[in-house]
Amino acid sequence: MTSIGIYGSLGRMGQAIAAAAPGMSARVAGGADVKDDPLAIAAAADVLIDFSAPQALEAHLAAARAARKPIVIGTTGLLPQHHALIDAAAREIAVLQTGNTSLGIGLLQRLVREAAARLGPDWDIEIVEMHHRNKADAPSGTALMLGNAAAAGMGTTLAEAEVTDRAGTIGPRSSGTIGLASLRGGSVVGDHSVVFATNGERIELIHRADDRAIFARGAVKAALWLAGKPAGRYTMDQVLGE
Ligand SMILES: NC(=O)C1=CN([C@@H]2O[C@H](COP(=O)(O)OP(=O)(O)OC[C@H]3O[C@@H](n4cnc5c(N)ncnc54)[C@H](OP(=O)(O)O)[C@@H]3O)[C@@H](O)[C@H]2O)C=CC1
Ligand SMILES: O=C(O)C1=N[C@H](C(=O)O)C[C@H](O)C1
Repeated sequence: MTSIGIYGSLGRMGQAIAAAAPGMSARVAGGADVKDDPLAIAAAADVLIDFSAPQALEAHLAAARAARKPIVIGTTGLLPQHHALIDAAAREIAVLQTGNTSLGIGLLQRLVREAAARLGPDWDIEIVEMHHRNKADAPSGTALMLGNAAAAGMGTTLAEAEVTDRAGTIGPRSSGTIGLASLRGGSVVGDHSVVFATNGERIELIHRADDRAIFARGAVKAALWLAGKPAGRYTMDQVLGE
């Protein structure tokens, strides 16, 4: 049975992963005595899963490298310096980073990319996400993934196209941009809508997560897939079979 070490084990996702693991031929490594010790968690596990916070990533990656254990990173709000750390770690160990471990978002990314490519520049693209009141980062990691997919379909990058701050006298919408809007409230697990709008018609692609168990099962699936893989940076698409 594969033993999984969880970083962020007492959080919402950490608890959901611990609940999902036994039904998927996995067990959670370590006990309460190692919960604050990244190295002890890494030493006790076959594979690691991190759903914590960006500021903890460096220590968690260092522990994974020291123990030579693969790691799935679900933490969002990552900055370019965090991706540089992940790239460096992936030269020594297997690393899979994703802003969403659900099955549905993998498919939605492909649909968004294709729609953006086929519809062309007369269609405006807006992404709306809503999450629970305690979410730390905005836009969500998933909204950024969907934005990247839309930008790829448009033949550009999200860095070039994104608009996240609309307020005041903003004037007409610039063609070729991708708007991202974040709503926060209540206990919403995770809703994402991608709106394609042109004169007189509109297409909306929507994913709603009702239960964190979908993310937890995807994370455990990714961890079982990653265990034993050689060093490298892997994607959720690879886990789901392209
Ligand atoms: N990829 C995906 O599919 C999903 C990703 N996420 C992302 O996962 C992350 C966690 O989400 P969620 O479980 O809801 O958040 P929670 O706030 O419920 O849990 C975060 C956990 O991380 C720990 N933590 C926070 N800061 C640190 C730190 N500096 N060092 C060590 N541990 C720390 C917390 O411990 P303590 O309370 O003791 O500080 C807590 O146990 C977020 O980035 C979220 O966006 C969430 C859902 C799905
Ligand atoms: O913080 C959350 O809760 C979630 N975070 C991820 C994100 O930022 O996209 C995934 C999911 O939507 C829930």
